Amino acid sequence: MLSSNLAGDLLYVRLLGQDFVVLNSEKVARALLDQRSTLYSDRPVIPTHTLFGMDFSTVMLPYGDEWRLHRKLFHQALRSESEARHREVYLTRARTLLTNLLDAPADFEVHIKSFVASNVVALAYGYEMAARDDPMVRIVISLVNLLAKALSPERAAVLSAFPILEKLPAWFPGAGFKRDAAYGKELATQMLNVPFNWVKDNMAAGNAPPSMVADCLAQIDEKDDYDKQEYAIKATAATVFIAGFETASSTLHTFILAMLLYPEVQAKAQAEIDSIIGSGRLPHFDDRQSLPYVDAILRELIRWNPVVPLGKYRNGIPHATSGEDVYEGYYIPKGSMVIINVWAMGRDEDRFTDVEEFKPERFLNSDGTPIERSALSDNPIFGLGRRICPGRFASEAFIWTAIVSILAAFCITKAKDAEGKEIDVKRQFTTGVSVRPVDFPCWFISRSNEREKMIRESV
Ligand code: HEM
Repeated sequence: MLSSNLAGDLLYVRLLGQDFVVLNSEKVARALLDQRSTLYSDRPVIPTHTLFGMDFSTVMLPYGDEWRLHRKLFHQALRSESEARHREVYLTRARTLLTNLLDAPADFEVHIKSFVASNVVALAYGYEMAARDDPMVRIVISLVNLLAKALSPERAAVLSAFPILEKLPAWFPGAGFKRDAAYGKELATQMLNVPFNWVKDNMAAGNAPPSMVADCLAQIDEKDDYDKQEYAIKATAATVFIAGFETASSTLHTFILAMLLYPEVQAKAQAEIDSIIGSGRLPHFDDRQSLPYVDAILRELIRWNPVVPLGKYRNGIPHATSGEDVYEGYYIPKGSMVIINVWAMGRDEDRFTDVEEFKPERFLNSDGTPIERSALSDNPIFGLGRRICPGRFASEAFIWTAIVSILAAFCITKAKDAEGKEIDVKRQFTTGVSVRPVDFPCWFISRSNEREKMIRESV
């Protein structure tokens, strides 16, 4: 029997023959996923991912040697100490984002996605994206869109419960997903190989820009199986896009919505930025320590509307238990799906008041200094335990760069209709396990001619 406290912190449900454990409290989640990580680091088998050729992805690998090799490669390329070497890339991409917002502000969502895509392909392959309709990025975005449409959690659950459905021919009514799956497999193969071969060709020609693939290929262990290592490098690089694109894009989209709905927060952040950078330059990384309010916005953003409310973007990829366990007298079966409910954690009323309001001040002392000492990358939004997001340092850094740059350059205001009336915008998000704001219009008004000139000159 659960104690009344624990009952709220940890829920158990059995559905279609599957055990689910939902962790609503950070304390309990850490006690299980961090402190008992050997038991809680597996992933459930999700048949739809295999059908779509996505089983190469680190996110889906079972807890074992192949996954360990992936994590070693991620650690080599994306650990916190190596984050600083990518900062110039993030800043350059942020300037392009600002230029795009100056030129075509109504397409802000497209510009945000390009910004994120350009950062993740730079990280993984050192690849410089074309300004529009880049052929490599087109492959990946087609796959990401196909997966978003096709891989619903309900479909995965039904296929797990009734595996016979996988055997239906593609022409069978309702089995159209098999056609999508075949196309998904084709795109996944291209995604694994096309950018990877581009890096190898450049390495052979001696002009490969620094990247995860180039670094890892250069460090291949000659004594170990070459093909195994090469395939792992290919798979981890392809995972970077799949895992990083939508999560980071939705976070930035949510930021724009928050600034629109909370103009007083926007104004306060802009006053802080102006007081630190003056009018003669644009912000850069060295300013971060001096901008606690901007940091508090980032913390509030992931609390207020986490883009991965149930622990992982798209379909909620939970942890799975690789053995049975007992926690505080509560039995957790082997093979349970364990879901980190970060939505509930951000609404913990022992820690937060007015939980539906966007209030960065909740993370600051009355003198404006930060209350939270823990790094943002430790936030459970990035997962917990051994499966914690390896892209957390990189994404935190490039998301911060975009936020501070946008705030320095623009006022985000409500758009007006033909009669000059403000168009109302509501806090509305897409439903499902992966969330982003429902499309809304807004205006980006340049805050200073001087900064506008600097932006144009910097690209
Ligand atoms: C706002 C941005 C991001 C958020 C909120 C986010 C969040 C997450 C979460 C919640 C998980 C699951 C962790 C767990 O199971 O405990 C995860 C896994 C993962 N993320 Fe991220 N992520 C972001 C960006 C990125 C980026 C940019 C990359 C790549 C550079 C990345 C790479 C990965 C990978 C490879 C995994 C699988 C780890 C494993 O299963 O061992 N993520 N992420």
